[in-house]
Amino acid sequence: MGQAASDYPFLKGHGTENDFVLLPDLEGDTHGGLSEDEMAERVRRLCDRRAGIGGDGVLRVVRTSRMRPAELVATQGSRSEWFMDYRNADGSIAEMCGNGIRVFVRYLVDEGLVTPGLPIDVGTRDGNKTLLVEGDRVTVDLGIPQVLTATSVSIGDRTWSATNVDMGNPHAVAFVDDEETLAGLDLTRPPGHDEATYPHGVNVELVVRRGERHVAMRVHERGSGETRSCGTGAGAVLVAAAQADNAPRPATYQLDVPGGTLSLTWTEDDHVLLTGPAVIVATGRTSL
Ligand SMILES: N[C@@H](CCC[C@H](N)C(=O)O)C(=O)O
Repeated sequence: MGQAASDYPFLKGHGTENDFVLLPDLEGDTHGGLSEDEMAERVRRLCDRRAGIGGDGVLRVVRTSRMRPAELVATQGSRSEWFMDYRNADGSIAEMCGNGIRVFVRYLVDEGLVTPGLPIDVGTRDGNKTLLVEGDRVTVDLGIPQVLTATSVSIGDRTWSATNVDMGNPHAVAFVDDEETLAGLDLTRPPGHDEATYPHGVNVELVVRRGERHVAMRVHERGSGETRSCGTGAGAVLVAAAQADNAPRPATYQLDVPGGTLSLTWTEDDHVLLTGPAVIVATGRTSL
C-alpha cells in the first residue's frame, strides 16, 4: 500500500471576491522546505478551480523570522512579526496584493495573533504595510504610488492610452467610453501592452466613470487572469482618476468592482488607503 501524501491546513478567503487560499505556516516548517519550483507547482494545484480549492492566489502566513535565509532578501529587513508570502495562481511571485493582505490580517485577527482596532504591520516583498481592522472592514495603507511615463493597452483591435502606476507592482489604467464597452471587453487573454515598459508583465485596469468621485473597473491580473477585484489595481485607479480630476487631497473615491465595492483615499501626505470587506469562508486540510 502506498503511503498517503502528508496533509496540511488551509483556509479559503476573499476580499470583494478576489479569492485566496491561505496556508498557515507560522514557523515555516510546512512549506518552507520546498524549492521555488515545488512551491509554484503546489500553488498551481491549490488554485485550480476544478481539481483544486480554487483561488486567484496563495497567501502563505509565516513569521518573518522563520523565512529561509534564501527568502530573507524578500523581506527587505521587515520589522513586522508577520510576512505575507504571496503567489499568483500561476505560481509566479508578486510584490504585493492589496486584497490578499487584508484577508491575511483577517486571519491573524481571527486566530488571536494580532489585536483588532490597533495598527498591524505585515511584511511584503514591497516592504512593510500597516493595516487596521474595524469590524468587518479592513484598511491597508498601500503606501506612496509612483506615476510613470504614460503608456497604452489594447484589447482586440482597440487601443487606449493608459496611466502607468507603480503600486509596488505594475499597473496600467485605461478609461473606456461607457458601461457597454466595459461590459463587452474580452479579458480572457492578457491585454496587449508595451513589453519594454512592463518587462515583468502588468496588471491592467479598465475603468468607467459612474458619478462624482465614483468609478467602476474590470481588471486583468498578471498571473491570475480576469479577477473580480484587485486591491493594488484599485489604488492605481484612484491615482489615475484623481489626477485626471485634479482632485484636491484628501481625495476619496468609491470604486465598484465585479465582486463588490471598495473605498479609497489618497491622503495629503501621498499615501493610498484601501478599505473594504475581507472574510474567511472555509477551513480544512489538504494534501494537494
Ligand atoms: N489581487 C492583488 C494583486 C495580486 C498581484 C498581481 N496579480 C501582480 O502580479 O502584480 C491585489 O489585490 O492587489
